Amino acid sequence: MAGKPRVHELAKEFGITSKELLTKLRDQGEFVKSASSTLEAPVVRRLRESHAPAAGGSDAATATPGTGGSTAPKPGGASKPSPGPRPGADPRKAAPKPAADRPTPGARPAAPGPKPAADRPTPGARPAAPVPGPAPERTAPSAPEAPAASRPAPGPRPAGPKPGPKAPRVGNNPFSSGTTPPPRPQGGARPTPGQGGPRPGGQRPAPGQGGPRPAPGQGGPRPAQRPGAAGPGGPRPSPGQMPGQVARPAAGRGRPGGPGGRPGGGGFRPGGGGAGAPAAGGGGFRGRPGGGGNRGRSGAAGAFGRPGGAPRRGRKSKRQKRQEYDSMRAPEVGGVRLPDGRGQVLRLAQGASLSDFADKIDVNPSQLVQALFNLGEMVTATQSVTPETLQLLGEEMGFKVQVVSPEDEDRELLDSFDLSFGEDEGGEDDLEIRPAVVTVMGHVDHGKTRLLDSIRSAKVGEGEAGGITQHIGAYQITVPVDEVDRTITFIDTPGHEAFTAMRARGAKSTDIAIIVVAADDGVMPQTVEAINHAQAADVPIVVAVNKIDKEGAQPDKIRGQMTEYGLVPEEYGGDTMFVDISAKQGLNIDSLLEAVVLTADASLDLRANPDMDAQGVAIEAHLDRGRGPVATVLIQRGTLRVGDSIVAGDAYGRVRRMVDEHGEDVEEATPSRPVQVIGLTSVCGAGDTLMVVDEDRTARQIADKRNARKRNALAARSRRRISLEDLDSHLKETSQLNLIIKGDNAGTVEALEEALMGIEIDDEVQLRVIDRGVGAVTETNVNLAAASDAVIIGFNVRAEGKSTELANREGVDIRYYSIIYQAIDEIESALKGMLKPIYEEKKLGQAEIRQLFRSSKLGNIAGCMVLDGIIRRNAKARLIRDGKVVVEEMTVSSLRREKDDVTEVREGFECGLTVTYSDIKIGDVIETYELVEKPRD
Ligand SMILES: Nc1nc2c(ncn2[C@@H]2O[C@H](COP(=O)(O)OP(=O)(O)OP(=O)(O)O)[C@@H](O)[C@H]2O)c(=O)[nH]1
Repeated sequence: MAGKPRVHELAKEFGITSKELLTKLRDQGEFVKSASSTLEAPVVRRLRESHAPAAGGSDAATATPGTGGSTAPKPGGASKPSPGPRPGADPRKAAPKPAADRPTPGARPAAPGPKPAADRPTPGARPAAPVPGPAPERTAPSAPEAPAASRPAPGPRPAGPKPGPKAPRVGNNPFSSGTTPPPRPQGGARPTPGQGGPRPGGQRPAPGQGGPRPAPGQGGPRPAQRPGAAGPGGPRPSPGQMPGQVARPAAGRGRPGGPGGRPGGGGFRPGGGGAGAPAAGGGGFRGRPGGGGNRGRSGAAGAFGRPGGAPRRGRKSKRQKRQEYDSMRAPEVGGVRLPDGRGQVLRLAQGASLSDFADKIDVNPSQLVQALFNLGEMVTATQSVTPETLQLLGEEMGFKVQVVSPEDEDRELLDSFDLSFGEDEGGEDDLEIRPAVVTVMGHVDHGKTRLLDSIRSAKVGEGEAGGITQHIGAYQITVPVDEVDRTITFIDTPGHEAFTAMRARGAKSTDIAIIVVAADDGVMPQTVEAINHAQAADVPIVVAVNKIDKEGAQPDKIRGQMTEYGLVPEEYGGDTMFVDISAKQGLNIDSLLEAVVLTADASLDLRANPDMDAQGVAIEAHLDRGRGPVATVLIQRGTLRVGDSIVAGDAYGRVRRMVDEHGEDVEEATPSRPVQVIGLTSVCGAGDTLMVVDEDRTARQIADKRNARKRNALAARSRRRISLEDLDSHLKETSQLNLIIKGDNAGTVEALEEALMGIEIDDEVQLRVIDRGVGAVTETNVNLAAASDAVIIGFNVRAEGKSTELANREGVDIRYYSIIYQAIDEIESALKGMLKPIYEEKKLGQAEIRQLFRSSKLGNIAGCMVLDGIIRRNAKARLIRDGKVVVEEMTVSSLRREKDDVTEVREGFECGLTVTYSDIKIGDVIETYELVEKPRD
């Protein structure tokens, strides 16, 4: 049969049942599940060799079956080598010689002992007759003994000892296998012969065979080869060696004995045994040994435990052996046998799929899918999986999986184009001072927006041409400090969410953070978060104590509070500048700006090389109906010019136009300059890096690769993994809230998604963002929501056209927000509402059974005294007898006071009741309780 044959096919070929073959294979240590399992070539070869005899004549001798068959008792039997062995019984019968057989194990040894050589030669002889002593019991058990026996024998030849080791199950072990193949079956056979001979019945083929053929086969045919003949291996000591080796693995498994022991019997075992035996026999016995004769290469042969014999077809290449060995020690992950990583390091991109993983380790992806399924996660081969999953799966197989961060990956990508991002070209001399870039952060309603407006309008007030009319996400102003006009760039999208989203993508766009704290409110949770984010990014902080115009403003209290977070005011001896301002009244704004400049001067080296291809970061991007994709970019180094080929994240294009915050066209933008760039072919994301490249083609190629990567990463991120710590729970039903996020610009959408995915919820509930985008809520969005039971979140956008109507019709929930925290709060509550309720038990009362009445209608009625609390009809109850709970989860099915049905009876009163359990006794206590839903925190 072509390809990998299945167990049942081979069984048919050998004329035995699948079950028998399965047993045999398992005995040999092969990993086979069922009759339809496929078998690897080496195993098949081995099997065929062992069965060949039957068919083929020559070796037949060796081979039990055929020969034996004929000769011996039952041919049929022959085929089943294994049986043969088992036949242990037979052996006995064979009593006479059989005995010998059984003892085989021992026998052999014995035999050897005596005169190995001699024995061997004569398989038949060998039979152990001598040995018999050992025990007829053919089996494994004997194994142990066998060895012992062997040893003795060995005495003569080293081999003896080996025997012990040789475990029969050479099965997968390549090393042993070498040996094995022949040995097993054949081995068995051979040995058998001799024995077999003895056994008349040889009932079992094995024996029989052996018996009969002993002479024939082996000797005849190829003495040398097989043990038997070779046995004689006597001659060659090498055998002995091999054994040793072989032995080890196999040996381990008690089987050995078997083999050795039962010569013929060991149909299979035999094999194994054979193997072992040989060893033991020091080749002496075992036929293999004979091989010895042949093998000139005894050395090597020995090394692999394989009989010296000529390199028969069964011989395996080192590679095969290695593979077999590998497969034998391959880890089993969730029931699937996978390659052993042996600590090898694997690099996988974030968002990689099982298919990517499988490619790297050269296995079929479906194996990984199955393994992961068994480990508790259901994913398809092409679906992205989280880094944790990849690592866990890798660990199970012995691989060290390194999930390459997007930054590293991007660096590698740019490297491949001979590009790099983030470094100024040239030396110190090429660097020029650039303005500080500032982000305003703080708690909600503390005045961030108002402050940014104030700064902007202050400039308008100063009569700048046109004022700052455009809201492009960032603007620059100038402020005189020490009589020198200093420029500051403000990122005009307040909030640390966006700041963090950008930072998470490796875009350090901010040099200084202004943290706004309302003097009448104090340090609040988001103030602390803002501080943490700034400090984590190593960004110096200037504190704006706002709303000092308000009554109740306590600027000093704010200073005190802020010291707890490591921000010690200069006036207290620290190095953080605090400025009291009123954004509303425009008070001290200049002082604040001055503090920013001074802080920058004191702690930062703000320089960049303007003479290189521009690099920067996109602060926000959106799709403009008239102008197409528009991105506000903050140039970080180099100079961006109209006509440059650019790539920004996964968008690319050529700068067609640049506009500043005044709505004026600019031809070039230098470091720290924010400009709106028009000319990209798609909307990039906030925080995406922008860089100028030589040609459009390069830009497109980089963008395409990033695009593919982003899709994978998004897919992985949008699904929350079921906890792998809790492997059992994977199939448990999970609740999932699907969301579609639409926002007015990419930065907001991303920040919102980031924040939502950060909501801490139980693994019981999953939050999944199935789609996201910039712009109004469209009918497509509604349709998708309807199809996937999703809620649509519109942030600063509304539904367009007939979307609302469609949503109403389809029952799709569209929620609009303009404050990010409000959206997060609501979603969080929704998720908590979805959690399955937690119930806790509330005890109601206890009643003791004082009397029992029997009613043909109601069964046992308990006359009780309520000891404490109340007993309520239909309440849950448990039965306590002698202080032990006898039954849980009963129900009080009826309750009476005097002759009346009542709903409850209080402490100190008697009552009659029935419960949903009949075996109640006087003295039992019935405790009632109810389950109360516990609110989640
Ligand atoms: N009295 C007084 N009110 C102020 C001052 N600054 C801001 N406010 C008011 O405080 C409220 C919130 O100000 P915003 O600038 O919207 O606060 P925010 O921090 O941007 O709030 P979010 O955008 O919701 O995070 C508004 O009503 C402002 O008018 C100030 O200096 N004095």
